[in-house]
Amino acid sequence: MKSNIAEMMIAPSLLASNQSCFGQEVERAERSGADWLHLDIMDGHFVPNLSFGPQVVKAIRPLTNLFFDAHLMCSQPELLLEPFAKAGADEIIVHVELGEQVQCLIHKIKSLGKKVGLAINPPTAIAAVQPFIEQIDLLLVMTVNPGFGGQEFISECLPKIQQAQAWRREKALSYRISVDGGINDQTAAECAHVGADTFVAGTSLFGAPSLKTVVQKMRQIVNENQH
Ligand SMILES: O=C(CO)[C@@H](O)[C@H](O)COP(=O)(O)O
Repeated sequence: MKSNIAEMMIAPSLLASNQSCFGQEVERAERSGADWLHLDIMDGHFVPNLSFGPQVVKAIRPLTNLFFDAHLMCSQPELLLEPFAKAGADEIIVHVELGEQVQCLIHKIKSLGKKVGLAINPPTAIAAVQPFIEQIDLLLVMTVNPGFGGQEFISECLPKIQQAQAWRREKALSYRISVDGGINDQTAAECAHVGADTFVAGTSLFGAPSLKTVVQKMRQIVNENQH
């Protein structure tokens, strides 16, 4: 590992898999050499789409040792923290846009023994996450407006990654900087260049003929662009 650079994680997003056979897709993700599995949880209110719930997570948990990164795009995440923790999530990510609830949610996730992630949407200023950076394990910089896979990467989000990296270095913190939305080889390289170390990708990974080949290629390209 290069000095001062967090180990890279590649996290295929299950949302983009063939949902008629989640079990096989999870096993395919593990065989590809990916590090994590990203679980997009949508409630039809915080975002205008629905995905899947804790029952699905519980059903796939015994099939893999991949780290489960559960991203709650939900207006009332407090109702879901315990169900997702019990179902086998390793990390639970909530949105900074929830405002006053955020501190309480962070405490609750920690009390459940899970890693804490905080997500930020493209229109939200990076200053919103600053009060929490000493308490989190991961910052998820959304590089599309959440709700749907297959959208185009918003490059205006790159300065947020750069700021998160600057804070991490200045304060000697160790939170991961994850990017999510429109991530492919090229956009992963751009994000790695400014400090991202964790790469969530749906369409570019699950949509490829060989998941293993694209995971290997993304790993190589990120490695060449981290500094
Ligand atoms: O959270 C989300 C969407 O809300 C993402 O995880 C996407 O599902 C990533 O999909 P691609 O943009 O890579 O297709």
